[in-house]
Amino acid sequence: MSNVLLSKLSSELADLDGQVSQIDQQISQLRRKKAELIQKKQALERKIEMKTNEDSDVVLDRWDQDSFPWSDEANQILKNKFRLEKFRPLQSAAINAVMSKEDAIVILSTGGGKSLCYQLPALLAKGLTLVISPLVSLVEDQIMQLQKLGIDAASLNANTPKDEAKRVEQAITKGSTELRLLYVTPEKLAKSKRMMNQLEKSLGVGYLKLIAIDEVHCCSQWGHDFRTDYSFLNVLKRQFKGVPILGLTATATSNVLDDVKKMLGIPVAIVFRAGFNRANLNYKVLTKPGSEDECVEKIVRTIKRKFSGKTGIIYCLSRNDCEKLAKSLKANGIRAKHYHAYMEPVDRSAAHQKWVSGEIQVIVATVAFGMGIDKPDVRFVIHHSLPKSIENYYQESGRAGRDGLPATCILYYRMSDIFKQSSMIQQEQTGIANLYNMVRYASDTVTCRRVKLAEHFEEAWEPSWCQKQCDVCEKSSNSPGTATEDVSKEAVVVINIIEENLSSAKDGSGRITGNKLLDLLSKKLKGRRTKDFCEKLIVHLLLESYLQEDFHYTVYSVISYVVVGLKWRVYNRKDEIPMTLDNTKKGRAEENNRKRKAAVTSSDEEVDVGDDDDVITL
Ligand SMILES: Nc1ncnc2c1ncn2[C@@H]1O[C@H](COP(=O)(O)OP(=O)(O)OP(=O)(O)O)[C@@H](O)[C@H]1O
Repeated sequence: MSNVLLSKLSSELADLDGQVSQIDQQISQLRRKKAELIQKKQALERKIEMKTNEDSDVVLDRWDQDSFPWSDEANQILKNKFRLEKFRPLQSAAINAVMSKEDAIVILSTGGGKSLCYQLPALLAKGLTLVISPLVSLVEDQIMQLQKLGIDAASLNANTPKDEAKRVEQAITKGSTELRLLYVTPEKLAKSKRMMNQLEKSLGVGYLKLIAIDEVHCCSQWGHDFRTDYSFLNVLKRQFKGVPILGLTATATSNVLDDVKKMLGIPVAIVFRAGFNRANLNYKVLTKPGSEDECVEKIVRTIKRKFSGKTGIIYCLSRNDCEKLAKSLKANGIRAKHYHAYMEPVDRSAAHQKWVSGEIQVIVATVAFGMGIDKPDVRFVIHHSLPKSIENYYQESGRAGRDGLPATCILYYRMSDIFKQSSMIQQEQTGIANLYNMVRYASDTVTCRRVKLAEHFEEAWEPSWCQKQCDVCEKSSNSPGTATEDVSKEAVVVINIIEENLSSAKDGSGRITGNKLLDLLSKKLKGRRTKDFCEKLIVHLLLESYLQEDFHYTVYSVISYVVVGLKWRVYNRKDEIPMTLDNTKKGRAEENNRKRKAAVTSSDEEVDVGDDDDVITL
């Protein structure tokens, strides 16, 4: 290549670098502007939510006071009964609101201390608090804790011994006992007319004081976790007039919130919402290795190097995955145990207890290991597979660091997991939309993880507030930047592969799965594009609706095929299809050099070099 040509190309490259960095600046300006607008929008929404023209801070201040008639007693109960020093954010405001007979909804992150918002008023109001909670195991845990504190609490469910059921029935209808909290599942309420009658009697004798609904987002059809039994709860406000309702959840977007209020008939409920951010959590998304053996190797290495002797949770998609991974960890000298819904209840409970006591270091679980996990010192949560929604991810990863000390949340992501998950959730009302939002989070390698979470939870957020506590921000100071490429030509190749396969077999057997598509595409683009690029491209086209999934049902399973999407049908072949890549080719080479040097020169900073974008510096 001549010097003239070389210098011409170099100057073109410099020019393009300049343009890219200008765009980066514009993006960060727009992000700042967006954050400002979201903040304004939130302030307005909260005014509307609170039916007032005051700012949410003003309303919160009003409720978060020490001057209510019950304030001294509330503080005493906090210290003497619950043995806690002071209220956490929102707790005292929520307690004051329900004690003033207002309906309220508390949105407080996992581990934020929602239970106290109804347990303390239960003692203060000297009557009965009905707690509606979705899981019997969770209820049993809470009752055990309360009884240890000398608080009379009970539950009514299918397993309740007859004597106890009789005692509870008498207590709630006569109102002359010390029973303060009665836990029931929504199913129990929906099915038992007798129970509803007794509660009416309880109201008649002035004993029923408060109704608390845990995991209240399950009322909403638009939430990630709609449960039909929650639909029955719409009768509560009508049937128990004058009894305040307190809804509690860790996650609710404004749509879900509106739906919940409407469904429960509490349109003017005061909403107390804490920020989504868990400052002590470090979020990382790492490329999941293609082979399971490699994946296990990586997890073992990470646990041994970074979390030696520290407690953790690994979430897997299936019981089979849990059992296999737990076995492999044990074979590698890590004290691990599996946990899933198909285990005998005694075995499940034993696994949980051993993990709580520290006998087991790592619990390898499905989502059955969920609500009510209250171990404060979990130092890491690893997702071996893609969760089904951002809400799920937020809650599951949120089980790390409940003590407020630093903890790490690692998500292993690769395209093939999308199809495993989508086949499982395709029949849920907003299942695919929720999953694709999760994929947007996982596959985005250029946006701060907290910015993505904030966008999802409709909160304002500045990347700089992350304090480099996510893989993207950590990387950004020395990263080669972003590049947007037009991938329309490659998209044509993808569509051709799908159509050629389909037309080659008239009986419809030419449909292809996402993984097969990836294989064929990598072969077609060999030498020009990496497999990693092909994977990113398929995911991009799926998220942008140029492709879509098509589900087929067999006796044993649901299969996801990838077909041409709606957007491709109206696509003008001259338009560009832009796709953002996390760095340029040149940049990648520099980045790899940097990593190699760092690995050689720094002996105490552990750098674990795997795939290009699979670096973990904890
Ligand atoms: N004011 C407080 N001071 C100190 N610790 C508290 C306080 N309030 C609650 N806690 C503790 O915080 C932990 C989490 O509380 P809780 O179980 O109520 O959380 P949660 O918000 O219901 O979480 P999840 O969404 O996971 O159910 C418990 O161990 C509880 O004892």
